[in-house]
Amino acid sequence: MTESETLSLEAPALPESPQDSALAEFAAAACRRLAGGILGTTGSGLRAVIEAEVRALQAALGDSAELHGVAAKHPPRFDRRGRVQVLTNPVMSHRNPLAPPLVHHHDGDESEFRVTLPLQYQGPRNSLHGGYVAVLLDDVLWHAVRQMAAGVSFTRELTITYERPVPLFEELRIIGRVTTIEGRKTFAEGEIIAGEAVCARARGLWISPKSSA
Ligand SMILES: CCCCCCCC/C=C\CCCCCCCC(=O)SCCNC(=O)CCNC(=O)[C@H](O)C(C)(C)COP(=O)(O)OP(=O)(O)OC[C@H]1O[C@@H](n2cnc3c(N)ncnc32)[C@H](O)[C@@H]1OP(=O)(O)O
Repeated sequence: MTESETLSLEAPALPESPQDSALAEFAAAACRRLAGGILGTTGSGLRAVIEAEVRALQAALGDSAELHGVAAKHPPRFDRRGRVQVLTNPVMSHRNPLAPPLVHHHDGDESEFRVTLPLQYQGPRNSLHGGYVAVLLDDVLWHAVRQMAAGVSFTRELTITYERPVPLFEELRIIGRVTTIEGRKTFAEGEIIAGEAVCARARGLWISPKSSA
C-alpha cells in the first residue's frame, strides 16, 4: 500500500483548523459579554464595553498567537453519515452565543448543569425569565433521558412548577433524573436549586420515535 493510499483511509480532516474553532468560541464569548454589557451599561460605559470587545476580537483575528494553547470545547465533528456537525444547542454549545455556557456533569441516572446567568436572561428584576427556566429544565432532563433510554427521545410533555424566582448572578444547580422507562416512553423530573432553595421543578415525558428505538 502506498503512502497516499494509507492517508486516504484515515479519517477525513475537519473543515477548519483548531485555531479557527478556538476563534469561533472566543467570538461567541465576546458576543455574550457584549450582550451583557449592552444591557448593563449606558453612555460612556457602554462605549467602553463595545470598544474592549472589538479590540479583543481584532487582536484574536489578526494574531492567532492570541489564542495559542486554547482548545475549542466544541469543535465541528463528523456525524455518523460523515456530515460536518456543529453543536448549535442554545443551552450547551460553547460556539452558540445564546448558550450561557454551563458546566455539565452526568452521574448514574442524573444529569446536572451548573451555571451563573447574566443579565440577558432576565425576566422579573434580577430573576430568570420563566421561558428560560423551562429551556434549562427541558435540556437537563433530556440529557438524563439520553443516558438511560435507547435511541434519541423527544420531549412530548413538560410541566414546570415555578416555586420562587430563579436568581441571576449566582450559581444555580439544574438537575434532571429519569424516574421510569416504559418501552419508548421515558419519564423524568428535576429542579433548579439556588443555594439550598428549590426555585423550580419539572416533570415530563420523552418519547423515542418508532424508527430510532
Ligand atoms: C437529536 C439528535 C441528537 C444527537 C445527540 C448529539 C448531542 C447533542 C447535544 C445536545 C442536543 C440537546 C437537545 C436537547 C433537546 C431537548 C429536548 C427537546 O426539546 S426535543 C424538541 C421538542 N419536542 C419535539 O419537537 C417533539 C414533537 N413531538 C413528536 O415528534 C412526537 O410527538 C413524538 C416523537 C414525541 C412522539 O411521537 P409518536 O408518534 O412516536 O408518539 P405516539 O405514538 O403518539 O405515543 C407513543 C406512546 O406514548 C403514549 N403517550 C403519548 N403522550 C403521552 C402522555 N402525555 N402520557 C402518557 N403516555 C403518552 C402514547 O399513548 C403511545 O403509547 P403506546 O405506544 O400506544 O402504548
